[in-house]
Amino acid sequence: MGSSEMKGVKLRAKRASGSSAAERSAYFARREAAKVLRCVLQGDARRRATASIKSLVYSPSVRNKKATFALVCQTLKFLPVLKNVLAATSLLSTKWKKQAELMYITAYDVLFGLKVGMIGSIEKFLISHKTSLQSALSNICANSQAKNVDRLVLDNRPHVVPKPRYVRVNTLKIDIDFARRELERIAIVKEDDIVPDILVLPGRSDLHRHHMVLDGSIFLQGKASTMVAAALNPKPGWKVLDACAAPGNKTAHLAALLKGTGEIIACEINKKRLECLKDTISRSGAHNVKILNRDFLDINARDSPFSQGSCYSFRPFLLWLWNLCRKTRLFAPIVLPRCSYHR
Ligand SMILES: C[S@@+](CC[C@H](N)C(=O)[O-])C[C@H]1O[C@@H](n2cnc3c(N)ncnc32)[C@H](O)[C@@H]1O
Repeated sequence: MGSSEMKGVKLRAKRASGSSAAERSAYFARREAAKVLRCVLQGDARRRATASIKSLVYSPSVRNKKATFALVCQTLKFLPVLKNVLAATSLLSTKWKKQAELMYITAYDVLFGLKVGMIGSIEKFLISHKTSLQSALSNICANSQAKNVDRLVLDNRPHVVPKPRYVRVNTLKIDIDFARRELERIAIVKEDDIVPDILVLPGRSDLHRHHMVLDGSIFLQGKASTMVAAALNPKPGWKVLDACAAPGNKTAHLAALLKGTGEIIACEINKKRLECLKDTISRSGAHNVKILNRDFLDINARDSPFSQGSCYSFRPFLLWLWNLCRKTRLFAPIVLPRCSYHR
């Protein structure tokens, strides 16, 4: 809403005779909520959200942030139902179509919101049709065999396909066929088409207490996380530095790919997370991981154990990157800089 439009809105609200402060505040909150809802729905339609609901609501132009936020969230929750109700009553005519978001917000308030007096033309229009809105809602409930509106809202939730559950088989302990047979007892299991040693299970499979997770035979790791060590593709005998290691999923993956050869230096700055890293490595059964509690940015590539007299085997670019990391401290989240070399 532009500033001149907003001025007009304020003027109309002031003119509304006998309106209380609460009514005026609710009137503005509905308009501010409609503006936010429009941004959210446009972002959804383009599959590219410009901002979160919170950041839209917390913009300085929104005055009644709490009420606006609540209205947007509630209207979004009820939106599929509200759309059906408005369609059944044919109230979203061309005249109001341009203000569809305000119609949704106001319809929510008329049907489910706080029972305070309402000012505004859209409000008056919808209140005058309140009985038909309510009977449309009852009919929709009856036709969907929903015993109440809450059930109807649940049934109308957009269908969200849960993300699959990815499992990395720790080949230091078991092989992929064994893991597959074990997991097929509880779910349908597929092999991943990109990353080796990864099994894919349905999204709702809860494996957190599974004995193979507890004993480190398998790791519950997101697919993106499993790609890092696979992309590095270390050859047996490599020495690899995992710069930011805890909780250690990629360190353990590296250890599996190195098949017990070579060495991994796992750096972790945070003492608490270091314990978690130690636990992961101990569960993984890897014996070639040296865990260091230190800031990897303070590491000098020429010092032992990082150099082992072979720092000149680092390619010049890596040495330059390494020094840049140390000087600028900009690269703390870098995982696995490839400071590995062939023996
Ligand atoms: C996103 S986690 C790493 C996840 C890990 N690579 C894995 O796959 O399980 C980032 C970790 O890096 C650590 N960290 C951040 N800056 C660091 C630094 N300069 N030196 C060492 N560790 C650092 C953090 O404490 C944190 O535990």
